[in-house]
Amino acid sequence: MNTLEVKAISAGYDKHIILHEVSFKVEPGEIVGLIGPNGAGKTTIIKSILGIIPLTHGEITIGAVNIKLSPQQVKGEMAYIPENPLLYDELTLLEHLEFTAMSHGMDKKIFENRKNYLLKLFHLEDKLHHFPNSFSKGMRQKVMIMCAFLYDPSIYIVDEPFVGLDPKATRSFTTFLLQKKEAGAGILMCTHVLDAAEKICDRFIFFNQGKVVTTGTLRDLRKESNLEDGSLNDIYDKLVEEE
Ligand SMILES: Nc1ncnc2c1ncn2[C@@H]1O[C@H](COP(=O)(O)OP(=O)(O)OP(=O)(O)O)[C@@H](O)[C@H]1O
Repeated sequence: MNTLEVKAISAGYDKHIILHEVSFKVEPGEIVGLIGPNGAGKTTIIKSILGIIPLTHGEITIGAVNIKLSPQQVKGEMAYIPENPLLYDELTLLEHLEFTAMSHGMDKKIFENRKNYLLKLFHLEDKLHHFPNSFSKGMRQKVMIMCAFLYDPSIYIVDEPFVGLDPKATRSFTTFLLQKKEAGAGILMCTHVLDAAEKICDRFIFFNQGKVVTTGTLRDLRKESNLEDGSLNDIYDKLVEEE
């Protein structure tokens, strides 16, 4: 498993720079919460990591590999779970899973076992041959999550996972994420649901106006904010909103 390293990146849209020399790391075996107000630039960071928008400064690496120089090589190292599910209308649920397994060169037996486990976990066994246009938003989200959990990337990028899933699916999702973390994956999670983030994340990056405000564990941030028993919400209000 490899470290994701964002090194002094600047990026934006056309000539408008949104990210200003942003640096942080996600180490193997940790869940890092990327937290910030609307418009702070969190999605822009995700797009930079996924190689969707070009960097005007800095670089992003996974292990020793620069994502810009070897985009194919890093593809198998990353899984992205977006806030808004993107599925192929013409592929069934089974075909989505098979397509993911094929593009990551998965062993057939491992694929079968994981597929069956995930279908049961997310209660979608009876939808295997259905097309996404008959799925609810939560069901579509579950398909994306199942695709991401099929294989073993070094890094998971998860955008707003606590919105749209029912309580049982949220629990299953959290359990699986913790298993992946135990297995050594690094997870970068963008969310506005701070009480959930407080429970699941090992470390936080507070982000505002295209810059890292501060980073640390809950303990570090409590110290920094002088809120000894403060919740992540309290600390965020003090360190970010007061800027
Ligand atoms: N495609 C685009 N073209 C031009 N500007 C954009 C584009 N996408 C985002 N922006 C601008 O970039 C800034 C950061 O947006 P971004 O979507 O990264 O914020 P965010 O932190 O993800 O916000 P939210 O929490 O609302 O999802 C905003 O000022 C936004 O207007």
